[in-house]
Amino acid sequence: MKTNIVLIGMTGSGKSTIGEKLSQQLGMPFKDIDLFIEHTTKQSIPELFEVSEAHFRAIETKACKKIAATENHTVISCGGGVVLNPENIQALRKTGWIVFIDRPIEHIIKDIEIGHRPLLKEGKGKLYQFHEQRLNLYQSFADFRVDNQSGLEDVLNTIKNNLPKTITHKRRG
Ligand SMILES: Nc1ncnc2c1ncn2[C@@H]1O[C@H](COP(=O)(O)OP(=O)(O)O)[C@@H](O)[C@H]1O
Ligand SMILES: O=C(O)C1=C[C@@H](OP(=O)(O)O)[C@@H](O)[C@H](O)C1
Ligand SMILES: [Mg+2]
Repeated sequence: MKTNIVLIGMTGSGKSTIGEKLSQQLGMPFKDIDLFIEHTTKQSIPELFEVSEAHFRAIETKACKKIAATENHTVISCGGGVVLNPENIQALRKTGWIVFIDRPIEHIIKDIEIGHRPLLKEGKGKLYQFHEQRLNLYQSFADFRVDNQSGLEDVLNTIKNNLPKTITHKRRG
């Protein structure tokens, strides 16, 4: 059953920040897939990318499958590239409601930290390329899309006001 809330969207769109706040507000556990990967491999995301992007992606897929299969009533924040492998989404959507956090690139460019984001080390301009490659994927995999254009509180309220019954049921009962 779909009891998890799974946040997807561009790098810097707010998935980790929103996921943590949402989990606090809903009283649900929180799992950030990147943090889970860093914890289980005992290596940072940049260190994993230093081996190769393919190395990181293989670990990411294992993490998605594991988290999707073991978590319930959990808020899960994905990395921006989770949509690149359909296996990841296939696994996550079995147990989760997929929410696309849609934030304008111009907003992301203004505040994204590139230090722990190896794909942006050549510059933030890469964001435009990723957006072009990934926008359709985010849209097609999402059960729900939320605009992150104004404030984080608006985003949190919109998600909370649209939760499917499979997620609200246990919380209330
Ligand atoms: N609506 C917003 N208003 C202000 N800052 C935002 C908003 N959405 C995201 N941010 C900021 O953008 C940055 C990137 O957010 P983060 O949660 O790390 O994104 P992601 O996990 O999607 O890469 C953070 O500094 C976060 O506070
Ligand atoms: O967009 C991407 O491909 C990536 C996004 C990152 O997560 P955030 O979306 O939290 O930045 C992280 O998974 C890795 O650096 C790759
Ligand atoms: Mg994140």
